[in-house]
Amino acid sequence: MGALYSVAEIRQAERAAAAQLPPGTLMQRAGRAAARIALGIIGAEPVAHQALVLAGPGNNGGDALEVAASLAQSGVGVTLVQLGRADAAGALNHIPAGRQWALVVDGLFGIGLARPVEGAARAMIDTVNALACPVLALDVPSGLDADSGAVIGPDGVAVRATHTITFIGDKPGLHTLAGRDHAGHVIVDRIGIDEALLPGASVHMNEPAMFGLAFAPRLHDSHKGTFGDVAVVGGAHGMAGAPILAARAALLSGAGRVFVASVDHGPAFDSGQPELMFRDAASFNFAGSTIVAGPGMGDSATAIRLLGKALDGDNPLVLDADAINLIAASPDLQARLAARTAHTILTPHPLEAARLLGVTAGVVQGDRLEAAREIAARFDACVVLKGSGTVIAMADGEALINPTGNPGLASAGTGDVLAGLCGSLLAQGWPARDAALAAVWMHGEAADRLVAEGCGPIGLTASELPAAIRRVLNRMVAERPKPAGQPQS
Ligand SMILES: NC(=O)C1=CN([C@@H]2O[C@H](COP(=O)(O)OP(=O)(O)OC[C@H]3O[C@@H](n4cnc5c(N)ncnc54)[C@H](O)[C@@H]3O)[C@@H](O)[C@H]2O)[C@@H](O)CC1
Ligand SMILES: Nc1ncnc2c1ncn2[C@@H]1O[C@H](COP(=O)(O)OP(=O)(O)O)[C@@H](O)[C@H]1O
Ligand SMILES: [K+]
Repeated sequence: MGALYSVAEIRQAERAAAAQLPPGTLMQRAGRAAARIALGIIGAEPVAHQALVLAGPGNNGGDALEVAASLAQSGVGVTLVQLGRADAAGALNHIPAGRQWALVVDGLFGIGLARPVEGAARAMIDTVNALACPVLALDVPSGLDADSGAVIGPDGVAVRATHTITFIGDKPGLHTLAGRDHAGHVIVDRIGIDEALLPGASVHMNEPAMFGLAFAPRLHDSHKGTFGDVAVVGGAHGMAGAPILAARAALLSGAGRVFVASVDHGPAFDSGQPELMFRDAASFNFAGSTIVAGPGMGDSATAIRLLGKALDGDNPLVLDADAINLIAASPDLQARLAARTAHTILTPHPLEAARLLGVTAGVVQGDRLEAAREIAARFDACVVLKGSGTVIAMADGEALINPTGNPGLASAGTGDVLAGLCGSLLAQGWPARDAALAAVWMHGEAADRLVAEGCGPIGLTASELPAAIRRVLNRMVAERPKPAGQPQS
């Protein structure tokens, strides 16, 4: 379910399958499957329509030729453009200007793309990206790295498809970094390859089935102590809002009691959420609390001392923002983090992850899966590497890519909300893995719902998220899957 495969794994399965089949079989199947999707996009009365099919020099181009033939058989008018092959019978080597297309089929490059796209292919991609019609990419949008989701090359280009039909198995690069912008709606077609030829996947899409069993209905016989305490440590001078956002998220996602433990003299109360309790972090007794350290924490001596205390304790712990930066700057804090045995979640954005690893943000983004796994293994913790297609990685190498969320989340404070939500689920007894997966999924889903209601993506604020997360959470608890053996209602 939701398995994602690297290019190397796909190639291996493809070779094994091809060895048992007459030559060209897989390409024919890929072409026919893609033509079916193309006809579905074009809609009724294909005869009235013109499709532009772009074919590159390799097997992706071979798939495109199969699509062109299938579409023509169905009565669609097909204009075939073959890269560098003006001599091919009936094919052009440039996109004719001024035409209206019902659909463009992108078969320039697939998983064999080896270097940045330049010259005629680049010009074609620029032309396609300026068109308003639907674009169906074959296997991978041309120009995109199917493993990482990066557009290949420092100044590279890639097709922006509305749909991608991807063959044999789904690929991580379609779902993270630039992948979501370029792949559009992803359809997976196994082209008849036996699942047994694929290895057991170590990367999956994050979906409710991955964490849904952790949702529990509330018993009548419960009290606020049942649902845990969360203490958010942060709020240095000028950054008092960050821990409040985290604390509100923790409260509205069900934590029993929520404290803001300020490293500087913080506010006395939050008039928008008077249920929150404010304390001076230096004198606060953290016993029994799940700690969310980092939002607006700063880098003062008090912040460093409190962070060390949190790392050494056995409270469940979420490390965000400044807490991550302080750890990145201190081998001593790193050793204390690695030595922890209690549940720990780190929620770095790419630059924070880069500081932890001692590399640039570009290196992290060049292989988000690897970066998240490396941090998880190094610190024996659950890692949430944020951004479009957030990666969640565990110390044992398991990794997931999250499909929810949208650019409305690209504004200050939304990360604080996510950290508070992670802490809340930990405080309610969830293990780190399930808490991180559910928090990331619900945080994105809440943002998607706000956008559907017209509250974004432009102008969506972090303050609006906690109430939207509460709606998502209560719905998920109501619709939760029951463990096997219990009646599903
Ligand atoms: N081999 C098979 O049995 C199957 C292959 N399939 C398709 O084949 C694709 C992989 O085919 P290939 O391995 O031929 O790879 P591609 O077709 O993705 O591209 C490789 C070709 O492009 C050239 N190339 C790479 N980067 C370039 C660049 N930046 N500028 C110009 N030329 C460049 C290479 O020299 C080579 O000729 C898959 O993505 C999929 O679409 C599917 O039909 C499934 C079956
Ligand atoms: N373009 C985007 N698409 C989806 N999610 C995004 C996007 N940009 C940011 N996010 C999400 O928004 C949150 C931002 O967190 P962060 O960078 O820590 O911001 P802050 O520290 O200001 O709260 C993360 O959950 C991240 O995954
Ligand atoms: K392609």
